[in-house]
Amino acid sequence: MANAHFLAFNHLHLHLQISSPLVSKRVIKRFWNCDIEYSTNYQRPGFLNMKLQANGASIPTSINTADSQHNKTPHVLTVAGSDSGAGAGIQADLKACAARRVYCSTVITAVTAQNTLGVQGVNIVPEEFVAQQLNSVLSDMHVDVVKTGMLPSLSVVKVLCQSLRKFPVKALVVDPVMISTSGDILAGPSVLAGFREELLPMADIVTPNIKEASVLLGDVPMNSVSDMRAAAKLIHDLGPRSVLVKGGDLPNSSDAIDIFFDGENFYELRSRRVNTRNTHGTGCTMASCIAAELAKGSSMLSAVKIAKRFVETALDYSKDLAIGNGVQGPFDHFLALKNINQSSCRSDRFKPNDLFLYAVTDSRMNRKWGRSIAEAVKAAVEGGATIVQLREKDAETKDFVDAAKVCLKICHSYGVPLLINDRIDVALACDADGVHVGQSDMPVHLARSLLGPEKIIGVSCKTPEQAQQAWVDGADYIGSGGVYPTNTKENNRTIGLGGLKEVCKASKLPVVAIGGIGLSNARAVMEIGVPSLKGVAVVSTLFDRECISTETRNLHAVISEAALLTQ
Ligand SMILES: Nc1ncnc2c1ncn2[C@@H]1O[C@H](COP(=O)(O)OP(=O)(O)O)[C@@H](O)[C@H]1O
Ligand SMILES: Cc1ncc(COP(=O)(O)O)c(N)n1
Ligand SMILES: [Mg+2]
Repeated sequence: MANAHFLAFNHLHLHLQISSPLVSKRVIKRFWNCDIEYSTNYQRPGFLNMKLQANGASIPTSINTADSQHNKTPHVLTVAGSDSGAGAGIQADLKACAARRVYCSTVITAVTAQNTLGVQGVNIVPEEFVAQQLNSVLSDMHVDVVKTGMLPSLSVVKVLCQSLRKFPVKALVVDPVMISTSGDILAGPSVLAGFREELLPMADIVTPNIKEASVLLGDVPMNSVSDMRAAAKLIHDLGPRSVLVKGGDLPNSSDAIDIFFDGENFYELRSRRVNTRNTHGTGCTMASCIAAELAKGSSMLSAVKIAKRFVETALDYSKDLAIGNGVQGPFDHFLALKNINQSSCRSDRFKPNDLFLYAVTDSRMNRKWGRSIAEAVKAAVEGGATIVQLREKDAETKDFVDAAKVCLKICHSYGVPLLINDRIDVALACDADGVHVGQSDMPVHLARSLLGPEKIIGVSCKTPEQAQQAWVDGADYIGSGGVYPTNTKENNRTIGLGGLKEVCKASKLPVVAIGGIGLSNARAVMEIGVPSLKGVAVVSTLFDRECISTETRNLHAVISEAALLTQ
C-alpha cells in the first residue's frame, strides 16, 4: 500500500475503503496531515478496488498495483519441513501447488526422517540459514502468498516474521504444525509464544487441527463441533484475520467437518469422511491449496472451500493406494497413480511399425452385419491388425465409452494399441492409447496438452505442409489419403499415389496410407518406396465383409509380401 501518493488533498480527513473479501480489518495510517483509512485486498491479483471519501464526496477508485513482470505466474512460498516419506511437509506443498497450477518455492526449516510409521528423526536447519533461504527467494522472486508449516523453533518464527516485514506479501497462511498425526513433536512449546505474539497477528488465515487448536489455547478440551466453534473464536482473538479449525481427527464424527470463522460469520464446512488410512499430509495440503487459490485471486472463503473439495477428492481417489507398512499412508495429489497398473498398460510406447495393418471401425458396417464394435475389433486383432482406431461418428457418448473400455481390454490382450477418432473426451474417459484427429478436429498441440506426453496422436494430412505442421505440433504419426476413391468418407479429395508419395517424402513422422485400399491395390501402395510409409489403414476391406479375421489375415499376407520385396 505504498500507493497512497495520489492523495494530494492536504489537511483533509480521508476515508479510504477498499472493498475487501479477504481483510476485514481497517488499517489506519497518517500521511502528512491526512488520516487515511483503508483496508487492503485484491479481488483480482494486483488490483485494489477502493472508495475514496473526502468531504462527503465518494470516489470509487481502482489502483493497479501490478507490476507487469510480476503479475503473471501465481506464486506460493512454503516455509516448512521436509518429509522423507513425501506425504506431508514441503513435499505435500509442492505437489498441492503443482496440482492447483501455482508455482511453489520452498524454504526448508527442518529435515525429518519420516515414513508411514511415524517420525524417526528431526534435523533442524540453523535459523541463519532459514533467513538466508528466505532472503534468496523474497529478494528476487515475486511471491504472492507465504504458507508456513513446521517452524521448529522460536528463533525460526522470529526470523520469518522479520522477513515478512521486510518483504510484505499479499497473504499469509499459517498452518500451526506442532504434533504430527503419528503423535511426534514437530515444534516444541517454546514456539507457542512466537505463534501467539508475532506470527498469528500477521496471518490472513490460521489452520489448526483439533490438537493444535487445543494447544494454542492452553490445552482446552476439543471433542465436538461446538468446541471447534468456540476455539475458532478464541484463536481469532489472537489476531489472525480468519481461522479454520480442521476436524479431520474429530472423534466419533461420520463427516469431515471444519469450522471457518472470518471474524464475523461462522461457516460449518462439511464433507463425507473418506474411509482410508491414506490421510498423511491432509493438513499441509489443505493449507497449500488455500495459499494457491489465494495466489490466483480467490476470496478466502472460496479458497477454503476449493481446498476442502480438493482434499476430499484426492483422498477418495487414493483410498486404496498401498504405500508403506505403517498406519498412515500418503495420498495422490495428481489423481493418476492408481491407473498406472502394469497389467493394463502396454509395455512400449508407440512404434512406427504399429501402423503396419491399421484397422478403422465403422458403426454403419457393424450394424449392417449385426455385430458389436467389440466383436468386430476382436476379429480384426485375431486376424493380425497391428493397431485399431474406433471411428464411431454416430454413437451415443455413454455407449461409445463402454464399448471403448471393452475394446481396450481386447486390444491390450494382444499387445495392440487402441486409438479413438476425434473424441479426446472418450479417449481420456477410457484411458485409450491415443487419438486420431482430422485437420478440422481438435488441433494437435491442444490434444497433446490434454492427453499428456505418453499418448499416441495421429493426424490426417493431405499435403507436405500439413505433414510438416504435424511434426511441429507434436504428433506421432500421420495418416495420408484418400489414396483411392472411397465411400467411407464423403467429399474426400483423392490425392492418389503421387500425392501420397509427396507427403511421405516431406514427413519426418511415420505415415500410414488410407482411402480405398484393399487386397487388389495394397501392394501398389506399399511399393511407392518411401521409407516413412509404414503401413495401410483400412475400413471396408475388413469390416464390410462376412469374416473380418479372414480378410485381415489375407491383407496381412499381401502387405507382408510387398514389404519384403521393397526392403
Ligand atoms: N478421512 C477424511 N475424509 C475426508 N476429509 C478428511 C479426512 N481426514 C481429514 N480430512 C480433511 O482434511 C483436511 C485436513 O484436516 P486434518 O486431517 O484435521 O488436519 P491435519 O492433517 O493438520 O491433522 C480437513 O479439511 C479435513 O476435514
Ligand atoms: C515435515 C512435516 N510437516 C508437517 C507434518 C504434519 O502432517 P500430518 O499432520 O499429516 O502428520 C509432518 N508430519 N511432517
Ligand atoms: Mg491429517
